[in-house]
Amino acid sequence: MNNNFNDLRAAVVGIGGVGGYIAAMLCKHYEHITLAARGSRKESLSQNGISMKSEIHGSFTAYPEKVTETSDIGAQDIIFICVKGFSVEQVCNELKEQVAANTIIVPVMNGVDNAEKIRKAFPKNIVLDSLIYISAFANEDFSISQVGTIAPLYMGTIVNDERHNAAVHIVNAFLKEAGIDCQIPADIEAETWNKYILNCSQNVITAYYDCDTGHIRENPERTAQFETLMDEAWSVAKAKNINVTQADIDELMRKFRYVFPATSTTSLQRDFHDGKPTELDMFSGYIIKEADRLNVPVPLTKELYTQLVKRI
Ligand SMILES: NC(=O)C1=CN([C@@H]2O[C@H](COP(=O)(O)OP(=O)(O)OC[C@H]3O[C@@H](n4cnc5c(N)ncnc54)[C@H](OP(=O)(O)O)[C@@H]3O)[C@@H](O)[C@H]2O)C=CC1
Ligand SMILES: CC(C)(CO)C(=O)C(=O)O
Repeated sequence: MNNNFNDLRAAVVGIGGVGGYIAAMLCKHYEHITLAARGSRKESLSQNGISMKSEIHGSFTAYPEKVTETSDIGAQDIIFICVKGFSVEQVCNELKEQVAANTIIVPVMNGVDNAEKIRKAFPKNIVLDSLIYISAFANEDFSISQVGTIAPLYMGTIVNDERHNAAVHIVNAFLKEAGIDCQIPADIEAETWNKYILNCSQNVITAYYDCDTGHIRENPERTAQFETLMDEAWSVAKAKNINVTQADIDELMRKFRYVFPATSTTSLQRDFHDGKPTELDMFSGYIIKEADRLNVPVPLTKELYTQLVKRI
């Protein structure tokens, strides 16, 4: 691995909301950035560059070194995978011939088993663990919008060895130098589950009622369901010995009650609303699978999952 960041070669796979944000920031700062996209998105990005309207970083257009399909990105030092959960297997297949022995792979996605799936596909590579708190989306014209005043990316490794820990620090510095708020938490597994518990409650309840956070909050019955979903996902985390504490859950509840804007929606709600493929299986589906394996009751998660599946 070359430690001169200007010489590093990095690719972003999946130029939607999250990948688009990371790609725009990297392209603005570094020379050797490849974007993996397909169809008309690929054509537009190669002709026009990547445009972003960000409430943190302002509006700008930046230009990647190369825009190509995932199966053609070539040798890279770092690959960021920013697709929806249901695309991970396909992306891994497309990357098979592209990943070199020293390539570091960083999924930046929701969910708790994507890094594991990627580790299985690339057992010799360093695959880091990460998550991002952001609200970002790709527009019809393939430009990216990022809303809100913060977008922290948490990164770490559940594989605790020297190689992995060194890689965390390199990728962290690489992202920070490009202006991305990258932080290394003490326990990345707990941090990932923390957000996942929020996704398994807030995303699911907003999708179920097809409404924003304000409409859950102002309704005591829906708020109680939100809390039950949180408790069920937390029970699964505890059964898996993940260190999510009562204080973490209280903090999620505080954010839900007082911090998230009333108009905030979730990715699952938007995907259901728009009739797009969803990450329901990555949220409730995985919780149910693990709950059944570990004998943890999750009745509300199962009920809402069953109802939501009928809408697909
Ligand atoms: N958006 C957000 O604000 C947040 C999202 N997340 C999480 O981040 C992850 C990514 O979400 P998000 O960015 O919203 O997703 P999007 O749907 O906006 O973007 C995913 C992109 O991946 C592309 N893609 C899929 N398969 C391939 C492939 N084989 N090769 C190249 N490109 C591919 C899609 O392209 P195409 O259009 O061609 O299908 C699409 O542009 C998810 O896990 C999500 O839950 C987490 C926090 C917030
Ligand atoms: C914004 C947030 C945190 C909502 O739970 C999210 O991750 C999503 O929409 O997928």
